[in-house]
Amino acid sequence: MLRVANVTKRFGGLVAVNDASLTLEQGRIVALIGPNGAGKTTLFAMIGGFLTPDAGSITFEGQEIAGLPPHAICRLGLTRTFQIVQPFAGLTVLENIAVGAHLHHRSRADALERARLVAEQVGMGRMLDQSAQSLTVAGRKRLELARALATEAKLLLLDEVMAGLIPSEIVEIVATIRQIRDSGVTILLIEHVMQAVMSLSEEAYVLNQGKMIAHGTPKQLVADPTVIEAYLGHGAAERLKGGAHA
Ligand SMILES: Nc1ncnc2c1ncn2[C@@H]1O[C@H](COP(=O)(O)OP(=O)(O)OP(=O)(O)O)[C@@H](O)[C@H]1O
Repeated sequence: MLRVANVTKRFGGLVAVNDASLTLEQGRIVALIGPNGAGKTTLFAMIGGFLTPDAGSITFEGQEIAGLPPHAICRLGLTRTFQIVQPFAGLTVLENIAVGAHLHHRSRADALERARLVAEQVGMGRMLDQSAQSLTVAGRKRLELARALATEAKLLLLDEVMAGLIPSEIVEIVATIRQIRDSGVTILLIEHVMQAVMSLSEEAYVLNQGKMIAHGTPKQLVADPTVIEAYLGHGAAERLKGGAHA
């Protein structure tokens, strides 16, 4: 469904993403993990059309999308969410979701109808008339998810939808994400909450200092010395092994 091949992005002298590749099959939930500053958000920005890669190719359902503007990519069925959620403060929950629905629905009535369906899907059915401004962090995260889904996305890129949530809210949003996948939407997610990565994703890619350093099941990756060292520093895998023997 999505193929990122040898993509590079430089900011001045800094290589934020360095020759990174990944492939995503339809119907999967795949995680993109890595320490702070690894280049995850930059990679998402390139896939979503918010940044143009300096090198490499990105194809979505066989079509080259690198360098296309976000609205064109969104129209093809690929939508991203943002780490920092900014709802339209003066609008209700329903109206906010309808903004996403307007991508494919010209009439307000159709957009609102689509928004209602999506709100139910993400568990916001009872908050439709509430002001978006009054939502809690968890509510805002759900709203962000709903707005993206309302665009009729086939592939959703979720950027840290669990950041700032308490454990019970994480359990709820994990269930919602699983339901979204079961409804036919493929998901690529950036996530620091490892418990969620472990329970949600069938495979994960690890980015470190711009380079894709590992790919496998989450279980394989947490035992991979290269991954452990990326998070905890050089020699950490060996030290942990020593600790385990002690
Ligand atoms: N617009 C920009 N201009 C200059 N440098 C940038 C820009 N955006 C990101 N960077 C730098 O690129 C590197 C990768 O940042 P990025 O935000 O992609 O990492 P990340 O893996 O998403 O990090 P986090 O987990 O902390 O969100 C960092 O060193 C960051 O400071």
